[in-house]
Amino acid sequence: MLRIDGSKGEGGGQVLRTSLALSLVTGTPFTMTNIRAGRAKPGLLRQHLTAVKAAEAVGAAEVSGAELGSRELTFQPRALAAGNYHFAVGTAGSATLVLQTVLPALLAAKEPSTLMLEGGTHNPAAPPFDFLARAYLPLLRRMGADVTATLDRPGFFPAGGGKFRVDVRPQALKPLSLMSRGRVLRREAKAVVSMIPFDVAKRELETVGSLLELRPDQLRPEELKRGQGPGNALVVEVESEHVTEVFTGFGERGKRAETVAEEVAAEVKRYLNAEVPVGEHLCDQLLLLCALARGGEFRTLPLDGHALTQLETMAHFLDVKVDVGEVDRDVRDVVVRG
Ligand SMILES: Nc1ncnc2c1ncn2[C@@H]1O[C@H](COP(=O)(O)OP(=O)(O)OP(=O)(O)O)[C@@H](O)[C@H]1O
Repeated sequence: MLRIDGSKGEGGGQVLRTSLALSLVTGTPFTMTNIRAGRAKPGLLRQHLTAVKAAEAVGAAEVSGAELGSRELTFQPRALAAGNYHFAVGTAGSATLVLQTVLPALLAAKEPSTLMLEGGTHNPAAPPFDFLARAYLPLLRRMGADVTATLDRPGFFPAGGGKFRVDVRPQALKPLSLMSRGRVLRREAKAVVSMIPFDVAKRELETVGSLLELRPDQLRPEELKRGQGPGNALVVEVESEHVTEVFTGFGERGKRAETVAEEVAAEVKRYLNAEVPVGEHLCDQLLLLCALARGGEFRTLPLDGHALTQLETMAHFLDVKVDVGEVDRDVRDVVVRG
């Protein structure tokens, strides 16, 4: 039985989710200790427990330690089962992260699957639905996978209540090559508010528009009528010839709309200035997809803690070689070989 120390690297939920995903795909059982030891509230929170339960269902797995607050888990998959699944986090915990836990396994299953996911769809420190639908899934489709996602309703922290559907047709993944971004074709900023003043959206767009030199027709305020509680997200989409990237900031109580906009604009500028196709968040998520495809190469920003943790966690389950070459101070070339 593989033994994994969950406090390694970031010491967060990613070590657990990546381990579950790769355990399912490879059929390798594991025990994890020190789950999320690097976080203020360690152990399994609702989102992580839902990911464990989802993986248990998809892999007909034998599991012990699957309880709220648990810091130790044993997971032994038996057989992958496609199907119609419904996974509800029950809080505003990220439902997109639950999806990413089981998606590799469902791509490797024999039959198509349909998933209904409920929880947070626009969470800080997790892939927002817009990123999933317009950055992550298009690349996954380019790698040969047939996966589509449809948002039913958004869910923000702290109320949750978001819902989306995902259809998966199993395919073997092909290696991806994404070494250049090409020309930037379109830039757009969308500010969404739910049950908070519309003015917040306008102020965010005004600031992000001036910092990124966007025209008025590239700024889209959106007020949700059926919002599931208060929430605000500022989403900047950059569509280039070879890739689309999505950057997101979240409003919080006590945080000025202008600050939310400045932070997102800084992230977008860093990406644009480095002239790379793959941003920081996409990087750690693409690493796993390339490892599953047994190959791939992409140009990105210097690897952050999540990407380094991803490399360390993947190495427990897969015999892939990953080279990270420094092109210049802000640019790295990642090559994955199976
Ligand atoms: N704005 C964003 N856009 C896209 N992806 C994001 C964004 N912010 C974070 N992510 C991704 O979400 C994942 C978060 O991993 P992390 O280990 O922090 O998990 P977590 O479960 O949210 O946190 P915790 O450690 O509290 O459990 C990473 O893959 C990261 O790239």
